[in-house]
Amino acid sequence: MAYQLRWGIISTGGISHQFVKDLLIDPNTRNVQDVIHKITAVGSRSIEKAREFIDNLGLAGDKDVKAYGSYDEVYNNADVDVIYVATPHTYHYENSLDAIKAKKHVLCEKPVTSNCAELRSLLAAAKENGVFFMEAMWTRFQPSSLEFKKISDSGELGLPVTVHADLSGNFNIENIPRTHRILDPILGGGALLDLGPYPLVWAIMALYENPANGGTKPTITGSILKTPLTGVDCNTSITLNFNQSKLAAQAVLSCSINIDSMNPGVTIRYERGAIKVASPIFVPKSFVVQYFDEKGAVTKEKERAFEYVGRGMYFQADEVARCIRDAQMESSLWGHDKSLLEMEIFDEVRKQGGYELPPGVEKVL
Ligand SMILES: NC(=O)C1=CN([C@@H]2O[C@H](COP(=O)(O)OP(=O)(O)OC[C@H]3O[C@@H](n4cnc5c(N)ncnc54)[C@H](OP(=O)(O)O)[C@@H]3O)[C@@H](O)[C@H]2O)C=CC1
Ligand SMILES: O=C1OC[C@@H](O)[C@H](O)[C@H]1O
Repeated sequence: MAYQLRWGIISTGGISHQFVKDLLIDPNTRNVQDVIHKITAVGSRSIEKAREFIDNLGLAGDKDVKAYGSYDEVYNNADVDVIYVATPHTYHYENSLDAIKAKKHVLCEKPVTSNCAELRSLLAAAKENGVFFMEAMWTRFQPSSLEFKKISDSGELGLPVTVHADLSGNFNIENIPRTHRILDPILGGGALLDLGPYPLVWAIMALYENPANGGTKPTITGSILKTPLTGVDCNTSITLNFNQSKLAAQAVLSCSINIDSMNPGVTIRYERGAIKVASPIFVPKSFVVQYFDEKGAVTKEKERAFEYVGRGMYFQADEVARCIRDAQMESSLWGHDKSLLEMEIFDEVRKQGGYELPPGVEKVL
């Protein structure tokens, strides 16, 4: 019989809606029979918004789904196994901590916290309370990523040499309110924390996770151009050097909030080929593998394409359900070490680029 995981949803914003919509899709459509998902509680700062959210998702007739005008009531609901945290970045720490203290498992949106110290504190609390914790790095669980990993790690193209990855978005920053989460430093605004996780996940998959790397951390160089509108980072670049005896490879990553991404969003060059990942890089539906001859000319090209129902946010939820069912405290695909590496890199890039969040916003320093 399928294992049922009962979800409490924290906040009623854009991504919560997308996530719940996906959770409601029959797992059989993606050939999954071992786990199923059920929404049992939705918490908002306003009870009206919680009710409207439930209504808009067609759940108003389901007596098992409770609407709450506070987040605490969701954490304290005995019919909730796991909390999905989808508030703005700088609230992830306090919302996740409250959930953990109520002994709930947690799936927390990216970026997992504002900084590495907050994440370390959360992981200690999760361990102490015996609960599962994962950053919602949904890209890592896409069928395209799983297939990419097989090819990348197999060695059929040789070792990876460079990763170029960009995720940008034109947020029309001149014309949106300064309080929008992408512009407001109080909400952790800017390109790095919002978009940075996605170019980085490709560097982590291709280089950090490569068997030849053996878990070695990279050296980090970062550069930030801030917008005078609010002082958040507008254009940010990161260079990561993975340099040890078995692997010498470099990732060049970038993200911007005032231009659109180009296609392909990611190119990974190997000793004997390349993989070009289609945009959007957070949920790519295809990639192209190129095989080179000795002179670097393309001898063969193969495309891999992937289709499924919905947006594909349920693949990470299936992983959460399996981990909780099997009493695992973290995922083997997107474990705590990778979120820690992400936050260490972002801390260092913010330090080098001189981007500090306003006093008091980072809860642990
Ligand atoms: N995985 C993905 O593809 C995506 C992930 N995200 C991540 O999800 C998080 C939320 O993003 P998104 O849904 O776009 O954001 P929204 O602004 O659409 O929603 C955030 C929600 O958080 C709640 N909230 C609590 N405190 C505040 C506050 N002080 N200001 C504003 N809202 C607050 C509100 O819900 P309420 O009023 O109900 O309490 C609000 O609706 C971000 O961290 C982002 O990085 C975002 C987009 C895509
Ligand atoms: O997670 C995300 O993915 C898509 C982007 O458009 C969005 O700003 C970001 O939060």
